[in-house]
Amino acid sequence: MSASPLPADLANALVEQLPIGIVLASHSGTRYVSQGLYALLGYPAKAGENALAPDALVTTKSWQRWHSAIAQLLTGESSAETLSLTGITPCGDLIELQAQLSLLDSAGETTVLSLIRSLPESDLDTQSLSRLAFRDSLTGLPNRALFLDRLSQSLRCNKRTGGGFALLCIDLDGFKAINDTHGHETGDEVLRQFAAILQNAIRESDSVARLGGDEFILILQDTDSGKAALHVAANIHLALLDGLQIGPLQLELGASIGISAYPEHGHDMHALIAAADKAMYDAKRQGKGTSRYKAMAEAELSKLAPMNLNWSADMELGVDWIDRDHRAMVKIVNRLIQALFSVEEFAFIQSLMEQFISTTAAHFAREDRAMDVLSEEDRLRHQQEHAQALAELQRIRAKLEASSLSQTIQFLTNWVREHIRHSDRTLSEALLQSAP
Ligand SMILES: Nc1nc2c(ncn2[C@@H]2O[C@H](COP(=O)(O)OP(=O)(O)OP(=O)(O)O)[C@@H](O)[C@H]2O)c(=O)[nH]1
Repeated sequence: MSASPLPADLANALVEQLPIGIVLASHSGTRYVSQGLYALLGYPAKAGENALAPDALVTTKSWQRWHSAIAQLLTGESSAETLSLTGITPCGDLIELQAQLSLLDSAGETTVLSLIRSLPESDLDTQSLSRLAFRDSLTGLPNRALFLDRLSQSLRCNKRTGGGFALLCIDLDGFKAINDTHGHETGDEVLRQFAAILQNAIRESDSVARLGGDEFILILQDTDSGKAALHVAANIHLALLDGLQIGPLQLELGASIGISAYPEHGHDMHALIAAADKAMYDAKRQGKGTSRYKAMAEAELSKLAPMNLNWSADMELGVDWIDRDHRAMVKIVNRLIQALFSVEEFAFIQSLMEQFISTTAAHFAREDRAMDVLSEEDRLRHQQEHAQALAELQRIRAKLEASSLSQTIQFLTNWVREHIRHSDRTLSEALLQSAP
């Protein structure tokens, strides 16, 4: 039987389904990347124009070796080559690949064919070694080396596509005290749980890494403005608001976040990291637990008057559950005060306000059930105060976007102080007197 050439559409379909990666490159750059390469690395079907280029699918070092081997074949310095490459999966895991490069003459243009396959099982030891070199052993997150590689890839990709991305530099607040008070093992578990919070806060195409100690960094892809980055930062703050449960311990944990964006705040790795780092230190200095989008001028920072609702001894009323409720309310007001001094997303401020209202409503409901100890007159007055306060808080929430945040906070601060010092003092005293 004489062999006739495969029809072009059948050949295309076959090539796309082969369980190996095929890349064609010529003097004019990469001409073709097969679906097989994306499938090897675990990417969903490539999305036309948006598909990642080969240099974003392997580590920077691998790309440098691959690129120069292609150049040598194109200039005739060699005619075939076998290379080891390290591929990157969408989750940031590294896979060892082998590429066989050879020359093709396609339609009169010299072309380099790279056939790429994953290494056989017997080479898995090398894979786990390279995984160790790029992973933080405590959290399993990418380490500084892999982060720098990803950042350099993001820069290359976005320079080519004209897109933008953001860096979030994150440092835990008061982490040393957790180690000192509860021990290093508890500290380690805090770091692991925080790593999981960060992983939950980002999309598959984003990256998270632990730089060392209590310092983490995120790369968020496809961010046209700081808005998406602020949204992710707000979600991290929200996830921390309830504290962490480490065995029997309930620990409070805050983080300071600095954000920089490409291309607004720099065109190279150094400038972008420095801007996010400076913004993070500014967030720390202004009171911790906040986010800051790019660095702020010193003069601007010094204008921010320190202000918060300090929990003082005279706010303790002696009834455990009432004091606990009040502390929770004070904590949310302080979080709103921090939000005032940083560039937080409105949605985050709104969710803090919702949380303040539901915490206050739950506190009122508990007090309503304990008011038997009051005289009829005091009970009516206290219940009326609750109804008025809830109506006022709902009114503030409804017009939150249009109002001045500083005035809203001033109102909440004064109201919480008055509430604790007057009406709840009377109720607490009556409860303490009636206690057996
Ligand atoms: N448990 C644990 N602790 C670590 C690890 N690596 C670093 N540390 C500790 O993390 C702490 C980090 O120090 P700082 O950043 O100054 O601590 P901080 O209390 O968060 O300070 P602020 O950022 O100013 O709030 C140090 O006490 C280190 O010993 C680790 O892998 N596990």
